[in-house]
Amino acid sequence: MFAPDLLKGSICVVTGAGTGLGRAAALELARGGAIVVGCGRREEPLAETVASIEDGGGTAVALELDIRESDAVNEVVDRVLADHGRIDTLVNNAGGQFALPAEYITPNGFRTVLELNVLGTWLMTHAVATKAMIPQGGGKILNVTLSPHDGFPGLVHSSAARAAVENMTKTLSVEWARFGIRLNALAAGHFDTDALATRYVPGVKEDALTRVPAGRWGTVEEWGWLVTYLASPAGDYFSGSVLTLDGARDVFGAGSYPPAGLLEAVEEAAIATRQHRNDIRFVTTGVDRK
Ligand SMILES: CCCCC/C=C/C(=O)SCCNC(=O)CCNC(=O)[C@H](O)C(C)(C)COP(=O)(O)OP(=O)(O)OC[C@H]1O[C@@H](n2cnc3c(N)ncnc32)[C@H](O)[C@@H]1OP(=O)(O)O
Ligand SMILES: NC(=O)C1=CN([C@@H]2O[C@H](COP(=O)(O)OP(=O)(O)OC[C@H]3O[C@@H](n4cnc5c(N)ncnc54)[C@H](OP(=O)(O)O)[C@@H]3O)[C@@H](O)[C@H]2O)C=CC1
Repeated sequence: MFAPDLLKGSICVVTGAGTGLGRAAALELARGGAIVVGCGRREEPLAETVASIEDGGGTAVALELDIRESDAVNEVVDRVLADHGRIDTLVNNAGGQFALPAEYITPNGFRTVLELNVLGTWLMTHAVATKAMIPQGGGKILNVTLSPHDGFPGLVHSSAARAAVENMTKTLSVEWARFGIRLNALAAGHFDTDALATRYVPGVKEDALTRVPAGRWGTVEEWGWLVTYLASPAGDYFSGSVLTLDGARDVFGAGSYPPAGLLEAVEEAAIATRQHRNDIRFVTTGVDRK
């Protein structure tokens, strides 16, 4: 899609680069000539991303990291600076949640989603800004969030978390303009990634598609193009914006809740075995972790 030397020599850190949208962003950035540092908790998917990039003639390295761990975040940023000397773009892509009616979400479940999406994004942002971008005189930070914006029934924790991230993005775009740091949030609509297919109960995914006026899932390639455009010089004047890529999902709005059959399925599983928490987890993700 882009000229092969668009990002030549640029150092781009992508969290969650082993799968889905993060992987697609990493591949496209590398096609543009960037050196990609892919982070995530699991070694195997990161290694696959690195291998794909290298097969295509690009350069990438993988660093294992849990973005919720402050010490580990600092170590990874120090390592990138020791190896590459600077960080031009940080893509805070790692994130996620589970879909569940709000009344079933436990305090720890809510905290978990907030910690991953808000605290993790903050720790990465702060470490990269203070260690790399402020000393080097600038850089770009792209924070992945969610569409629809005006309430996302079934995802109250993540909806709140992503609103926090978008506000953080706007606040820092003003505070850190004096350092040449540009921050934007990229709100994803519904993209056909493995996570969406496997971590949500069948029916939830299909219901989501009925709320997309464009009538189709976004492709991961389309996501990679947006990230790469913003990382390139063409994106230099963007800062403090929320760019929504969603086939008009946001305009369509939250809609009614719950989708037909969801509450009944949750109740049925919970009552049948009297093991509320695990069975709710099973119903909502299709992954039985008892
Ligand atoms: C509806 C369509 C959505 C479309 C828009 C969004 C799309 C996407 O974002 S695509 C997918 C992105 N990837 C994911 O969402 C990853 C899938 N989710 C997860 O991996 C996890 O849910 C997690 C990362 C959010 C949390 O995992 P983990 O840190 O391993 O959590 P714990 O097992 O330690 O549990 C902590 C706490 O949270 C409760 N909990 C976790 N998962 C569920 C669940 N599926 N259902 C209900 N509750 C869950 C868990 O019970 C714990 O609370 P307590 O039991 O009170 O201790
Ligand atoms: N697909 C979609 O339609 C939408 C996606 N999004 C958001 O886009 C982003 C990417 O989504 P998608 O690719 O679909 O989903 P994935 O679940 O495939 O991607 C999430 C990535 O984040 C990594 N990750 C999760 N927790 C941590 C952690 N604590 N530390 C470091 N890395 C972590 C995961 O790797 P590992 O487990 O190895 O750590 C994984 O590679 C997420 O923030 C998601 O919520 C938003 C709206 C819609």
